[in-house]
Amino acid sequence: MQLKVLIVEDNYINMELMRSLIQEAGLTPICTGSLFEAQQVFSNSAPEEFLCAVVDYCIPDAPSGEAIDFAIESFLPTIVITASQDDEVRINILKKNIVDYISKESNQMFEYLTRLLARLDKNKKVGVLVVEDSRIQRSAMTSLLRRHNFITFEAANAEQGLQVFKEHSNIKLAIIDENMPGMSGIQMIAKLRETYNEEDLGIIGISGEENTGLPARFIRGGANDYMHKPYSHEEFFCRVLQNVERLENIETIRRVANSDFLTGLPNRRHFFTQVETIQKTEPEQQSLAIIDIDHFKNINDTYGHDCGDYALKELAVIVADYFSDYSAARFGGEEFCVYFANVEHQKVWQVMEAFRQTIEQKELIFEKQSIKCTVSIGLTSYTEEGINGMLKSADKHLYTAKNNGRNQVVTD
Ligand SMILES: Nc1nc2c(ncn2[C@@H]2O[C@H](COP(=O)(O)OP(=O)(O)OP(=O)(O)O)[C@@H](O)[C@H]2O)c(=O)[nH]1
Repeated sequence: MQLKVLIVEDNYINMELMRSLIQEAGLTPICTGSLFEAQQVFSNSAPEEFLCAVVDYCIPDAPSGEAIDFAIESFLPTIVITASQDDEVRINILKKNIVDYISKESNQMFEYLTRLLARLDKNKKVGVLVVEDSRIQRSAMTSLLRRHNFITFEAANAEQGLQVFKEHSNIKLAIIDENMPGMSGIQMIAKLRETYNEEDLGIIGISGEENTGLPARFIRGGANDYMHKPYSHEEFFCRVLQNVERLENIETIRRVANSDFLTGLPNRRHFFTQVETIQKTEPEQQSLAIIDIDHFKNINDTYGHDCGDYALKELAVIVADYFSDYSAARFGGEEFCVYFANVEHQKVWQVMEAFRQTIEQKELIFEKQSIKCTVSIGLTSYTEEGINGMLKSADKHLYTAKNNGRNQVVTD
């Protein structure tokens, strides 16, 4: 179901701009020009249908933020937009349980709104742990985080915090206070960094101590950022969002570096990393198969290179599906590779033979033309010389399969 965004705004131009950026974000804008209209529309809907509300601070029938109160009381994460530069208005807005406020004077308004909307959806999968011995301060932070749809966890001391980490794998960010009974925040960070590196977990250190050396101690000790108490809501959100986005950017770079650009399958480099990790567990049985499309050059020559690309992508979908329990990759060109750990060799042979038959029977349709193709497979369970020995052995069998007429599995 496409989530809705309730807009309450009387300015037509702003409304239209927001309508289009919300649509571009894959969401459904519900546009209302007054508080009355918003109440009417909302009374016929369920809050779960909405991702959030974007509300103008001042509209004719709600000149002092009354529409914000309505949205918050309706359990909608609420983003406020305002043309007011008045500091009192800003403080007034920030007192309310809003997600954030955006000034209409900034030409970055629409860009920031797009970013916020995307975050509200993504944050639903991001866990944030707050480790703070003061219950009031802990609750204040988790309540701010919940407004942004984060999954929140709390711990009253470092030992509890480490335990929460063991139980939840979705924690991407930890906010850790320095002064707690027992282990200090910096000591806890040192412990965490033994297991989680900076690419997998963001850490923000916090403290109310007037110690100018503390931020550097936190950062040197493995934190990514530092916040001094008391902090403003704006600073809190800026730092949290920046740290979460940093991790997501790393994740994107990692994904791009590890996958084949045409098919999206893991690439050769990632395949070796995966196999290396599995081999550390000393599997009792290992097998490796190289799959090569037969006469692929003919497909390119007969139907064109685009058709060749299409065939590779279609085959990659089948490879990903067939070998989802094992490690499969596009090795380059028209070659795929699959590694099996702790699977009986006879079972591996059956899986590869079934795969060969599936491809043989598959009909690919490219620009209304029917294309058939077959694959030759070299399969080995020879493990004497590690992964390179396995590849050499499988390649030798593949060569035999090609020489024996193709469309077959050849094994040890
Ligand atoms: N469309 C497309 N073609 C590719 C890609 N990578 C490699 N190829 C083509 O794959 C073909 C491989 O040809 P060959 O190595 O002669 O092998 P083959 O025609 O499959 O014949 P056999 O392997 O002997 O059955 C070449 O024409 C390459 O240009 C790609 O990403 N896209």
